[in-house]
Amino acid sequence: MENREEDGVGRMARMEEDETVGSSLTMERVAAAKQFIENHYKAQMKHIQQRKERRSELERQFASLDVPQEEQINLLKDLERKETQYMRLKRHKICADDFDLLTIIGRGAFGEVRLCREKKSGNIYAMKKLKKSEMLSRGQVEHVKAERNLLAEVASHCIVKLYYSFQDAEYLYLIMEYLPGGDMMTLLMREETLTETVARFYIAQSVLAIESIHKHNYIHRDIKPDNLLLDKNGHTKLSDFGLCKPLDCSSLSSINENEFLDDENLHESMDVDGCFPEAGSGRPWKSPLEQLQHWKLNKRKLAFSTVGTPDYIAPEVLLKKGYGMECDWWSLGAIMYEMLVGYPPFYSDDPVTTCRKIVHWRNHLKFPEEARLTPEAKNLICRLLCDVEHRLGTLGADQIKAHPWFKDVIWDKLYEIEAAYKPEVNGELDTQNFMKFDDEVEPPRPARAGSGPMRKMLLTQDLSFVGYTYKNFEAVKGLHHSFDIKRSMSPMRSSTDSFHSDSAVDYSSKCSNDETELQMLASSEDTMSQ
Ligand SMILES: Nc1ncnc2c1ncn2[C@@H]1O[C@H](COP(=O)(O)OP(=O)(O)OP(=O)(O)O)[C@@H](O)[C@H]1O
Repeated sequence: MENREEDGVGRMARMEEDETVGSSLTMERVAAAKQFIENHYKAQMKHIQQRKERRSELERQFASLDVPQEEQINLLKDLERKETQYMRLKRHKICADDFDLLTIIGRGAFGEVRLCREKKSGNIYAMKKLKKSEMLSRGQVEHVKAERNLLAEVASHCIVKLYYSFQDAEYLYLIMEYLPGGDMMTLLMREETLTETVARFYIAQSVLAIESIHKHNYIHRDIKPDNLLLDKNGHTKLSDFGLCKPLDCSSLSSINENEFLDDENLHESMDVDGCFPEAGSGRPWKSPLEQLQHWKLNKRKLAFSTVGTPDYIAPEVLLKKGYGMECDWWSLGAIMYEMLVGYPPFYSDDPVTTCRKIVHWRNHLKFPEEARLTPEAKNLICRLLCDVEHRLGTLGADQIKAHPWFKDVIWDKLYEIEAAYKPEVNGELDTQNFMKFDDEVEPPRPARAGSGPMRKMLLTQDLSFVGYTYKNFEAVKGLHHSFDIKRSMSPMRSSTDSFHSDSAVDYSSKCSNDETELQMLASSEDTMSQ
């Protein structure tokens, strides 16, 4: 009897809990549906506008390039064909099954990157797959949306190109161009140090890449060698706009701002060359050579850890003081130092010590004798690794471009000249410039519905990512032009596009895959009614 009563009470409590979960979910679903409908109509208007713009752009080109009449007719027909294909593509519900999964080429904190082949077109892409539940539980939703927005908005040859983004119940997917040259971290591991001429090439291309995202009001915040990728010609492209390595110093054991500011012990124990004690060992110091070797051993490990490496993060970001675009120029200074010296300027065995050294950069920024940097190179590094007020780039990238170290750089030809190293790439499936990863089999998916907190989590998950879908006009292939008019035939952006910062995400300007998004909403409806 008692048991039966308890059962009854328990059941009542569960029903109440279910009702509360239900009503808050209903509110969230209504909000998401409202956003979805608004986005849908805005996207439709936008599509019509962009279509007009693509045509006007082509006609402008006809005039400026003096294209013969007959060719004009062919090109206009081509454009119309491409528009029709694009409309079809937009209606198609794209999903992971549209791709054959090939080699794993990267692993990050929240997922993996794989080479893949689109079944229908045979096109090769890089697929980045992020686990929704991980993004939610670690507060990365806004970051992941920012990444998708930036990639969708910024059409630049310095930025990795996004073709599609979509989602299913468990994952978010970004389908990007595959850059077969590997990443800068791998190149630096192979080369140890670069000559100033070679470093200048990569740093100059990185300046252009960073400038292109700043022009769209984005701050990368996590620029590091692993995020500088190389295309088949060896040209640099910036990637990974997730800003989401939670190097949030709160995640680094017990460190806090006071601890950062209390640098006395660390300062006292520094020697003149900027060497530092070896953590947990009997030996007090590492020579620059030892430091280089240690860095090489540790680098990969740090790159795959969930905390990530703090080596390139600006002090104002670590201190959460409020920061602007200048923080990306600091990171570039740290990368330049690493290229020329062999390890980053504030390297330590222990990330907390690295954070401290960054915050107290004045005491720790040293150039080892044997690195033999030119005075111009040292000067540029010092003008990047310094206080925001004195940092080059604070007034725009032109300040950096004008530095004497870049004296001979012809900025507007940088992506046309031969790269410092041309990667060896044999065919479109070649992954020799990437590390080898185990192809782990994923554990079976958990049941979808359930009740209580689990159900709430799954539904919130779906609603959090409404509007993630994107399809690039450039995903439509197969146009043949007798001259190079193709590039300018696909301007997805217009001067009327709104620019978004990572704090002000707006999905309205992108074409969303209506059916997929609707299904996400509908599936939460199904789950609710179960
Ligand atoms: N488009 C691409 N083409 C080729 N390789 C890529 C591409 N995108 C990513 N990679 C590889 O995958 C690695 C991890 O990618 P990315 O940094 O975007 O993932 P992430 O999960 O955000 O990583 P992180 O933990 O560094 O934030 C890169 O360092 C690079 O080697």
